[in-house]
Amino acid sequence: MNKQQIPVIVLAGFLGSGKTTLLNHLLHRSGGSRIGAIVNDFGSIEIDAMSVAGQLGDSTVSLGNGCLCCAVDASELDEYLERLARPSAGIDVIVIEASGLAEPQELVKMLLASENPHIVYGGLVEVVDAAEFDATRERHPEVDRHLGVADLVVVNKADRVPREEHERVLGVVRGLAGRAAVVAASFGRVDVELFFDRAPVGERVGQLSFDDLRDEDDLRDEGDLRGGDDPRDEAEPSDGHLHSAYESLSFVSEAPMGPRSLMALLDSRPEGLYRIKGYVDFGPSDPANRYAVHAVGRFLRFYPEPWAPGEPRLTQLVLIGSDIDVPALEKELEACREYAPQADEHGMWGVLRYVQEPDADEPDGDEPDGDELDTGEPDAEPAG
Ligand SMILES: Nc1nc2c(ncn2[C@@H]2O[C@H](COP(=O)(O)OP(=O)(O)OP(=O)(O)O)[C@@H](O)[C@H]2O)c(=O)[nH]1
Repeated sequence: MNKQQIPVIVLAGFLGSGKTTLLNHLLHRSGGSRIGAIVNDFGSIEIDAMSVAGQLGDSTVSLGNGCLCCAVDASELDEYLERLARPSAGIDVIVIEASGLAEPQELVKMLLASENPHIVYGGLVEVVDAAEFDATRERHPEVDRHLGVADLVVVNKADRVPREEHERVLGVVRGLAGRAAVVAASFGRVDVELFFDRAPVGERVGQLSFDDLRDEDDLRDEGDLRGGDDPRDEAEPSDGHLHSAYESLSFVSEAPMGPRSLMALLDSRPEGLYRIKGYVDFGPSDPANRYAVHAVGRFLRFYPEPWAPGEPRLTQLVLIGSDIDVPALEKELEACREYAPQADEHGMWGVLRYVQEPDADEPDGDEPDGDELDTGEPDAEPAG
């Protein structure tokens, strides 16, 4: 391998599986290595890019609004790769965080086809949410195919399921992942060496080549990969990509959100609304903090974090789901805006029930032992 060539790793995995969390772990643990990150958000507000550590310095770029895998022309990606791979940028490895609905093979193909002499495809990492694995596979059988083309699979959220259940999921993933290494993790805390000191492409056992991918595609086109009579075919999006069955809503509000009305909306969110992420301003109810919010399936968490000085007080949310009524949701969110000048402290209880104690749920907290089942449902009502 040309010493100048920078490995480009694709970090993929279904909505909310923990890709940004893992990327942040890599950025924190990168030691002397400099990571260039390309973050591809599905929604038009680039929440993922905003939550990447050291965000948007010259080593992090954001490619928003739409899945990279469907870019008609890959020139924007090429441009970013070119910028990050310039020797003057001093970058050792580039990680592309795919959107949670991307088709990883398409991204890999783009990289393998790239004529940029400074980069080399460095492998596909798939992140799996152990707690949502069965349900996601049921809805999206193509997840099996994604795992089959990975080089490394991280079975994340070990803390959210009992140990035996995590072992079972690991076993199923190993069966599907064929040539890939499969590792367990909580909060994406994997051994960074798995990403950086990988063997050169030519020597890598199991690294997929462009031809392998083309062969897989040919098979898929012939309907051989998953027999043609599968009843699940009816539910499949027309181009076979996950994201064609999904819609997203991006919501921005300068007016604060009322905690009670927002919680009423979130607590009764429709089944199809699988992923919510962003930041909420509760105005006078907590003037010091913005609340990062994450919903993945039925799991919901708020993470209060102090507003940065001078930061505009905005609520910015991206909601992603299938079979959701986007205009109705938008109206409901608009109705949560609250103009009352006084705090609604009791109203905040509903929010605080979804704020985890730092030690229990924080990446920097103690390593969870894997026996504690975190259902995502709130704990006891706070006293007060
Ligand atoms: N309990 C638990 N929560 C986790 C773990 N990893 C990530 N999370 C939480 O899961 C939510 C989604 O994590 P992200 O890292 O944003 O997931 P993502 O794959 O980047 O999401 P998309 O880009 O929307 O597909 C956040 O609330 C994370 O804090 C984990 O191992 N355990």
